[in-house]
Amino acid sequence: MTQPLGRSSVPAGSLIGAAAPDRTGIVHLGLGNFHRAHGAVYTAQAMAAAGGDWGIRGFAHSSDRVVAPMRAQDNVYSILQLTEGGTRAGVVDVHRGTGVAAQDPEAVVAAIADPAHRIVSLTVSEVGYTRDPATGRLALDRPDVAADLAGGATPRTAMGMIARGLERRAASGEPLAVVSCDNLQSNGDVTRAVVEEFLGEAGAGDDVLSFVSSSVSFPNGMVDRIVPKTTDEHSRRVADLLGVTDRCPVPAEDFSMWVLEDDFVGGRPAWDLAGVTFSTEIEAYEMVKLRLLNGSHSLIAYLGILCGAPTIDAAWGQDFVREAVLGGIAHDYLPTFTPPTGFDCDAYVSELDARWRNPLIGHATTQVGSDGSVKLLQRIPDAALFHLRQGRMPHHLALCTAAWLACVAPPSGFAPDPLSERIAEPARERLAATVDGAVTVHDHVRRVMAGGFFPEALAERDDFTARVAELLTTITRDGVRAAAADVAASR
Ligand SMILES: NC(=O)c1ccc[n+]([C@@H]2O[C@H](COP(=O)([O-])OP(=O)(O)OC[C@H]3O[C@@H](n4cnc5c(N)ncnc54)[C@H](O)[C@@H]3O)[C@@H](O)[C@H]2O)c1
Ligand SMILES: O=P(O)(O)OC[C@@H](O)[C@@H](O)[C@H](O)[C@H](O)CO
Repeated sequence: MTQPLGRSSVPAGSLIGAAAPDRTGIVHLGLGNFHRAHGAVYTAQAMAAAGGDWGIRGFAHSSDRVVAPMRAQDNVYSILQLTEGGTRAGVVDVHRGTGVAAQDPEAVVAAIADPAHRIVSLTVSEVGYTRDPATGRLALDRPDVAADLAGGATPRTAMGMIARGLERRAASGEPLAVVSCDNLQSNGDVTRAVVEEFLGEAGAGDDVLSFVSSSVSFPNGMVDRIVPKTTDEHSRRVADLLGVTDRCPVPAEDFSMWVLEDDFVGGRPAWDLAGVTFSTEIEAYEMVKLRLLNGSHSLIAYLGILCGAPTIDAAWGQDFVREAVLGGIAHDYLPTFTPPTGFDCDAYVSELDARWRNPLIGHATTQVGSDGSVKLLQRIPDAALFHLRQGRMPHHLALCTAAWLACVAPPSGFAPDPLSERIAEPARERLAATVDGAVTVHDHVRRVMAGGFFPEALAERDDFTARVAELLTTITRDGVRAAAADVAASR
């Protein structure tokens, strides 16, 4: 029998970084696995290096799946580092108070307004920014956004909670940084734009708008660590390694990277002493990460799902997937950006191969493939338009779009692998309504492109629509390998 993990039963020598003091300096929205293996770990290590009142008050959005077990064990949990050279476990103890935003939105608004808090960090997923896919602006027609704009004190969306919290904080005038740790291009700028738009639409006064513009910063950043979902096997491994029962461990790879703009107006932990890179070249780092890793990840996931591969390493083990992804990196992604000064893209890509191959990670293709209607916006349109405007077809990006549609909005008569039913896709019903009655695969794709799922500039490109339709036809008629072979032959 192992004893339950708690603050009094942290195994000797297992603490990662330092335990936080009781005072909290950070509010985190989106208390899920990624934050617990990334921002929380850097914060524990920064406090070990330089101290500080940087305890974290964490809120999950709507479910108590993580919060309930964390509370039962004093908000302490373990990280299980899954490396082929030997799995290790360590304990993180930096959360001082956890809650569920949907159950108590007022607590979130009050925490953001509290002058003791100097940073709000976010891992609310791409969906949490409540943006219109075609315009990138706040989605005013979404019922939850409209309700938050009308509803005042008890917002339901993350952006509404931040806006209402800042509105209240304006009275104290205390500076605050809102740092997005989600996979969005210019994630800080996007957050500022959406929050300011919310405040404008909600009729916030000039005093509030001027406080947000002068005393709230939204640093941009690039985050990178592969963190899959937790399974019972992870808890068993922790029990073996640490001799305690952890009901909510976080599995993660060894690799971890965080690059930030140093714009924390209320101060910050000594993250620089914990391995965070502070840089003025964030956009370039974001391009590297969002295109080479995340864009390729989506392609691996959808090709994998269509051939019945449940995990990223299983998909990556298929020659046709590897060839399509490496071709996509070389032909469709690398030419679209200039890497940060001195950054070795070849080394990053080699490392990606090792990371995707790691059989211990067990990253579900359906997890990576979820929310494609929102995630692909970061991964396809800008890179595709870069090539289309130069008269070149980005075949791999068209393949990724076709494979996504084959999984979540298949043309009539085509049944994708049953794995595809496990993809969480918020636009599934809207996609189904859009393609209902389509007479050909080309008509099917044309309706999606014209249906507000992609920015207008890409939707207007009939050549891209036609190429996606060709590849979707091949997937439905001859299979996904044939579509990948067509792409390999076309470049
Ligand atoms: N897991 C990774 O490998 C990884 C790596 C880099 C970046 N990220 C970023 O972190 C995000 C979360 O990943 P995770 O692995 O922690 O997932 P998770 O499922 O463990 O947690 C997701 C969190 O997002 C919140 N959330 C979900 N939908 C929301 C919404 N509509 N509004 C507000 N909050 C919402 C949930 O409460 C939950 O706390 C990703 O979407 C991505 O942007 C993840
Ligand atoms: O987290 P998402 O949902 O934005 O995308 C899924 C994966 O591509 C992503 O989580 C990667 O594992 C991660 O971005 C690696 O740093």
